[in-house]
Amino acid sequence: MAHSGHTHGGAPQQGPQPQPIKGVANVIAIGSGKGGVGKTTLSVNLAIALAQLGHRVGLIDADIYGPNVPMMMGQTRQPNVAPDNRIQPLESFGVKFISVGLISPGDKPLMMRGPMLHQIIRQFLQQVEWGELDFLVIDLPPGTGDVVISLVQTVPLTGAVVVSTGSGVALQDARKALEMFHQVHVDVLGLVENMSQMTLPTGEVIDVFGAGGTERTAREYGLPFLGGIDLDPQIREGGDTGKPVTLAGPNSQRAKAYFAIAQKVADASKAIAAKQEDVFEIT
Ligand SMILES: Nc1ncnc2c1ncn2[C@@H]1O[C@H](COP(=O)(O)OP(=O)(O)OP(=O)(O)O)[C@@H](O)[C@H]1O
Repeated sequence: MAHSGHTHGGAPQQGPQPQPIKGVANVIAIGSGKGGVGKTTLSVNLAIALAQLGHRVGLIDADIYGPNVPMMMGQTRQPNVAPDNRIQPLESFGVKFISVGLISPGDKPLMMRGPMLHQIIRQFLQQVEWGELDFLVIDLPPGTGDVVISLVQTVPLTGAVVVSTGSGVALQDARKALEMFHQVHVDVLGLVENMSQMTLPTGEVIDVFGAGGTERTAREYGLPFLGGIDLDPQIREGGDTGKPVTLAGPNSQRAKAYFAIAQKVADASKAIAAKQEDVFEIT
């Protein structure tokens, strides 16, 4: 494959180039167009599944509007900050994590303007003692906006995962998220459909939000469909009690779908890394 320059491709960038975080191999952003579709639930369960598959994993909660990662990871204490301003991430279930919710715990909203937000995103990436990580998963706020811009200006992303329900309105907003990642030259590793269908205690399966819509959208965009997650009260309970369902391991029926998605994300990241190595060898 011919390659003319020394960049990773994409449009020429202005200002400082994003710098990789030392020791961190892959940075994966989890986005959605619409709020409340299960982005945080996916981020947390994906991080735990990757850790259970033997990877070293970190998780950044950058959802400034609803920083729910600490509750779902079962720890809400403030992180320790060393005298040299390095921040110690919290750790649950083998996953290191940090959250905007830990800066302003409790019920107060975190109200921030662009520059402060940019500063926090940079701190979370560069000032936290992540150590060696195979994956750093980032739970984005819903929608399109400042956090993503700060992120792509600070570090090169391996790729993004977009989560949606199958409903028309959620998919309409998911398309905007896909367009946003395209504009900032972030590869979308694939789409996930959350709350696809529900199995009643009688065994009857009902379609709640229009199962199949996300897969059709993925096909429309020529992107991989990474899988669907059932609407399942135990998944909600796992989040609310700080015991996500993936803790039950890859053989658990209700965690299976998360593990399959984690494996696909790991495989896609590996393929991207191999492609980049090729480029470096040629240039
Ligand atoms: N598959 C599922 N089955 C049952 N409940 C779910 C499922 N996925 C998410 N939920 C629940 O739906 C609610 C919203 O999920 P979550 O907080 O993950 O959404 P979100 O997209 O991150 O929201 P936002 O970004 O707007 O804060 C939570 O109570 C969560 O426990």
